[in-house]
Amino acid sequence: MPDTPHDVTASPARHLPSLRGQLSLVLGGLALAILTLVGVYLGRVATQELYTAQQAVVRTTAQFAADLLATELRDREREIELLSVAPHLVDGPLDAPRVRDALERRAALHDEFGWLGVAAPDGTVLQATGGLLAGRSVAQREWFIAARERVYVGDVHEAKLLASMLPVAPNGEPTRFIDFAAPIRAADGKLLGVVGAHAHWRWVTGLVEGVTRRQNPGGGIDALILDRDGRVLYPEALKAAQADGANVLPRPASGRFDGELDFGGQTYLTSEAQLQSSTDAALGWRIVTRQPLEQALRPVRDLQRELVLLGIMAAAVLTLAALLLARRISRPVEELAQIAERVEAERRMPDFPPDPGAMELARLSDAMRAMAGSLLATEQELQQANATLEAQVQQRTAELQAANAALEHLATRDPLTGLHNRRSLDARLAEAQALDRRYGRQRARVHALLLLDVDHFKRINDQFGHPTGDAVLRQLAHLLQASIRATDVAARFGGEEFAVLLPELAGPQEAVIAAEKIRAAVETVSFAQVGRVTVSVGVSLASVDDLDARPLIDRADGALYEAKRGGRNAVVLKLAPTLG
Ligand SMILES: Nc1nc2c(ncn2[C@@H]2O[C@H](COP(=O)(O)OP(=O)(O)OP(=O)(O)O)[C@@H](O)[C@H]2O)c(=O)[nH]1
Repeated sequence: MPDTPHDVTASPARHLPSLRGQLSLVLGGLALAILTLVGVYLGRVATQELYTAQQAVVRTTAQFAADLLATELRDREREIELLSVAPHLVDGPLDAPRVRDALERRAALHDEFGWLGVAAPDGTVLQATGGLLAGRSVAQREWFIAARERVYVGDVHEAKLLASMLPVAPNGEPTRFIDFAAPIRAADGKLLGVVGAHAHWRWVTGLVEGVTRRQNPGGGIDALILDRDGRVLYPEALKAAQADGANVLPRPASGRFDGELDFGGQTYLTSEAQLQSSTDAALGWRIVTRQPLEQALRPVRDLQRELVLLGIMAAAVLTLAALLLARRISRPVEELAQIAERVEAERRMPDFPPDPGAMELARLSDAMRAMAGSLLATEQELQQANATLEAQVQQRTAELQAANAALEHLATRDPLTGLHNRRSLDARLAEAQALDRRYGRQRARVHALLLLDVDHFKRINDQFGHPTGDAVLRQLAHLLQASIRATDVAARFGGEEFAVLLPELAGPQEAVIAAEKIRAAVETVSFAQVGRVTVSVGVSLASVDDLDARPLIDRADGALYEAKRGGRNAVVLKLAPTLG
């Protein structure tokens, strides 16, 4: 297990969004999405409802205005018709003062009449309100011509003869009239004259405006009056623009103003109603009502704006609530995470929060406590096992090293004398030769080999027995080891024969001196039971021409042979031919 605590700052968890942020985002986003959807849905439904309702209002307004106007016009028409059959007119004379009184009374009752008068059959005005046009001829006027035959209602027109006699309208518009006229006939049907009335156009437009105001107190709906040819009679501004050649009216495909239509780039909800007339004098007017679509649907837009505001507020409140909730959830989780980090860093059981705040968190806390306890216990067991294992490994290693050393000893040492055995000597000789060969002839140092053989050893065996012979060999080995340097290698070459490797010599003389030293030491020592023992020594130096150790051994062996042949207890040097 690692000793250093887990590096939490490098954990990928640090790059993830926090639970708090995610919860707030999801809940806030959800609230906004739901309220936006509800807003859009309600907006659609409300738009449809309001559209239908406003269309109905526009339609009703047109119908009301048309009905009211038709009724009012018919009433004025009847008024004049009744006047034409009034006894004081029929009985005449038409220029009597009481006729004028009757006209004045009518005009006082109906202030929409700008002028009321009676004309003789030839067109001369006999009586008139305010005495206006009295004595003047109206013989060429349309209303007079028509009313000689029948009751007449005439289309709107600008005042001609009366224009200069009547006060100008406050808004500066020219004085306009619609004419009502009826023939005055005697009982036998003879035409006695014509009664005529000019009703102010502003009375007509006032009636229409009154209806639009009443029907739509909030404003926004306006009404147009079109004549039978589709020309604008009212309002004045549109009439003037049309007169100037502007294209002020849309041309609906159905021929009727209904639904959404475009007036000069702006979309309106529209409707129209025909003025119904029960008399022959039908004017053929149409009342067109319209309301800008944008204005008609404004309440929906307002509602949608309020819903969006409400949605944003609800999203903000929910986000805040989610933030608080997430904090409530994430704080104990963060505490548990810190506890887990402490367990890892300090390797001891920390205090867990007593009340994590929720059942699931309490379970998590319990599970973490149990896990931490079990982890720490396992870790302790592991540490103990580790310590035991390390001690065992150390012991085993020591035993192994000892066994290896013993093996090494067995492999390289002669069991009788404890000196290097033949195999070990061969390895040392090969090493020494490799070293000499590496430096070649420039090398000042050279190694030598001494071969020693006990003189007449057979006799010792024969005379004292084999165990005594062994003891002699052991003592000789001891003596040999004591006579050479620590860097020299003494080995049992075989039987009663020994070898000594002398490395790093300056020349053959040093080898001869070392051999002589050994020989002399053996000669002077008394061997147990046996007494005096001598050795013969063959000496040779390694040559760079030697391919392996064999020639060196052979030369030393040859020298030993010569030492034996020369009488034993002697040292003989034999060098390689190049050196010799
Ligand atoms: N006790 C004992 N004797 C050994 C051992 N190895 C060899 N020998 C004896 O050593 C004797 C060697 O005899 P030889 O080779 O004839 O030579 P020598 O008697 O020493 O005579 P020279 O070498 O000619 O002086 C033999 O009798 C071997 O049996 C050993 O490990 N222990």
